[in-house]
Amino acid sequence: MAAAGGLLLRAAESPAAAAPEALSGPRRAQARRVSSAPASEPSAPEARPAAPRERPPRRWQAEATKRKYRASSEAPPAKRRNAAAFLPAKKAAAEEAQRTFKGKAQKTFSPNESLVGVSGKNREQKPCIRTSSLFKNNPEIPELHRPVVKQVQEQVFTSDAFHQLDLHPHLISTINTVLNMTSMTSVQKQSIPVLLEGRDALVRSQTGSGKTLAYCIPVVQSLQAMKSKIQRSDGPYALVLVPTRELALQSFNTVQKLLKPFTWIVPGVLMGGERKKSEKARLRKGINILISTPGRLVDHIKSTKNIHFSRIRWLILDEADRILDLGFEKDITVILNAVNAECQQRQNVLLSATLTEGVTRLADISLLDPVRISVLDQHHGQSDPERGTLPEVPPLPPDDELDSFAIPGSLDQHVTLVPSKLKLVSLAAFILQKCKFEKDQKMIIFFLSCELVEFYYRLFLQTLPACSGAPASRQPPSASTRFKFLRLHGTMEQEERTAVFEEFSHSKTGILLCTDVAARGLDLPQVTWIVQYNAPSSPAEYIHRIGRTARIGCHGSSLLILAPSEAEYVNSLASHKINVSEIHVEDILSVLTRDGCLKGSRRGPQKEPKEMYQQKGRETVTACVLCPGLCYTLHGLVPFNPPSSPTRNPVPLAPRKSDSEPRSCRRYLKITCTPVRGGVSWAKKALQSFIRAYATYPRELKHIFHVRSLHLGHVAKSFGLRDAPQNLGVSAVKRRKGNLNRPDLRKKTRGKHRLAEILRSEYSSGIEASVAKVKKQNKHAVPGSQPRRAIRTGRPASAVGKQKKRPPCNGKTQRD
Ligand SMILES: Nc1ncnc2c1ncn2[C@@H]1O[C@H](COP(=O)(O)OP(=O)(O)OP(=O)(O)O)[C@@H](O)[C@H]1O
Repeated sequence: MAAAGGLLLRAAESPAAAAPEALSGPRRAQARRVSSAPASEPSAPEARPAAPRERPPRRWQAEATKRKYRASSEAPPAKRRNAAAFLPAKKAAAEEAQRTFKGKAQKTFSPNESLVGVSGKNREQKPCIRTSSLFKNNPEIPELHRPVVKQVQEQVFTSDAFHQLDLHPHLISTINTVLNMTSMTSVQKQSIPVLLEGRDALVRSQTGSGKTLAYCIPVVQSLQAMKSKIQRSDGPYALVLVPTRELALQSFNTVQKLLKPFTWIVPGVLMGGERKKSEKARLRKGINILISTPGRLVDHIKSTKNIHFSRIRWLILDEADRILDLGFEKDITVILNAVNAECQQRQNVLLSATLTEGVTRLADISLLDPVRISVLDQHHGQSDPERGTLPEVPPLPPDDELDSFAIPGSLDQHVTLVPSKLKLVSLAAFILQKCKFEKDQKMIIFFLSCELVEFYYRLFLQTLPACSGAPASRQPPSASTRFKFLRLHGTMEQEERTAVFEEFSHSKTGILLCTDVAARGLDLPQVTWIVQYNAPSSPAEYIHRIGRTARIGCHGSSLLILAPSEAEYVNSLASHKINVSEIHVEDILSVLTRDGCLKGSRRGPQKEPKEMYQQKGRETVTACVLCPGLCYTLHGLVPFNPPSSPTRNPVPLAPRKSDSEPRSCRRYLKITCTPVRGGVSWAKKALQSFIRAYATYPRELKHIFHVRSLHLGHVAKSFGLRDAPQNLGVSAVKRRKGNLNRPDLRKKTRGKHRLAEILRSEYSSGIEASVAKVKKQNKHAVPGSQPRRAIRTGRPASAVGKQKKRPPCNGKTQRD
């Protein structure tokens, strides 16, 4: 069954490919220059809304182009110091291109056509201004002609109160007083009566719409009302499966609150990371509502004698599309086999914001006469509690409706196209813009892999807080909370993961760097921005990532950062009725010229021309990016070691006369932070991890995210490396796989299986080693002795799988 789930889910995602012609020809490079950004500097450090910028008229662009070409031939930039810099632009560009993978190299611009460069006029007037290499030879940014689609909307709240439902009065008062809720959300209004009638259900409603209570309330109501009072020793009556440990903990907390008046019903959570011995002890004593991640439950099924499912009345799969996906295939098969072997009669509930066609068809086969609840489509499957009628099972909604996802109406979605070289600095500038100049910002930033999270976390932790204007060690308390960096990913110790989750949940501000481990189900209050530094692997994951903000009617925003070569992803989103508006990279970078320190000290008593000042901003950016792990802040550059031994013996900083006096190693650069040791090796590791993860985008997105379209030299700069280290090609990464620390990546996996393995590592129970041992022991057991079964029917999964053919494994990915 699970196999079928994975299969069908993939089929549902395949239409993502969209018409490439929607992206039209090149945008003229000069239209995107920083010099054309804000005409006047803001005098106060106020928040400037990152709104789409008006474009200068075309005639102006033509004029500017002429001026630029004339100026560049007459007055070369002063930065051309080393031999390489003296190479003619074309030759330099060709050399850059040679460093890309074999195959289709990205088109690059010569320095004169630099994306975000010094305007021709400025060069004429100020030939001494240096232009950072970060702003040169960048690929052309395409004009983003995104198709405007009508987004699917849902109404979050209803006017109906919980007391209108037929619930135990103590349960109602707990909802009102402990949870502080009075009126139901739309999904709760539709689901609770249906589930109380004993029906199987498929529930789909937007992120943050209250699906957890939609299943928890009926479970608690039904269990407390059982004629023979539940005993702890009876074991589980309800089994709730969720994909991540944090979500397990969160659901457990909700159930625990609802159970306050019903003390004889015992909830429990199994989530890995905890000592197995203590979980075993709790299982032995008895858990009536069991919440678990699939991996951990499988481990207990295989190794704990005291676990049994003979009294199961409820099986709930929260984030069902994720759980039935390939990553959990084996685990879910083991669990369903174990449950079906002991009990056949129960209610099954599947919930998600992205129940795709695949999962719905799977449910059609495996659930008994299920009710499909979709808030989108309120007349479908709606019960009428007053008349006491059960809803009719509605026909399947049309495919395009199933593949388009509802997005909270109060969520503003943005996309920005950023050349790889400028990606790091753009992210830093965005964080600075939000957290320095705006109040009460709480941000989640998603990355492709654990290593990327670690790298950017350490980097930002050591550098960005220094940008609050005070020396790093003497941050005012407000600055330290605004720039509070946290990280969450699958290879962290569980204790730390839980602590981070709790801390970020209860904090009003802060920046959480994470992998997709935080994408599903987590209810982190007051998150204002979701940033996707790397694009997600599917539109469904996009929905879940952005769904961490704008929850339960609150306002929120999201920013997706794409490389120019990835612009077509916007069309892929549009095919799922997802609308994004564009923010220009210059608008993000312009914050650096608004920075108080730059303003106060750089321009000095004799005011420099504004252009010079802006250019310094760009150079400051350059400094921050080009010296990995040693010395960067957005304000300046610390002297660093010669390239031969860049990290081992950092040059000690010259003593300062006083704390308030900045050291300066260049005329206009300030020093505000201490060196970061080991930076280069982190950066290289993170870059390798990025390339590996980039190679695992699913086949249907390969035409957008292909490793061959990466310019390694440019990508390296987004990790603060001057150049791409040698032998960084995918084949080299594969060769070095034996040295990796992550056992899951050491396995020989192919194509989609490899992706699945990586995903599994993000959602893992933390006990792979012991599972692997059990696997080894069972290796010679009779294969298929326990046939795979569907959720309810007990039909072998192989039979279910015949509904749709599994697409062939993508061998290409592995070759890359
Ligand atoms: N009836 C209600 N009134 C007010 N707040 C509610 C109500 N129901 C749920 N909430 C709150 O809404 C928030 C989101 O709920 P929940 O996490 O269940 O959403 P969800 O639909 O499961 O989201 P996701 O799809 O991301 O998992 C929670 O903080 C919850 O306490």
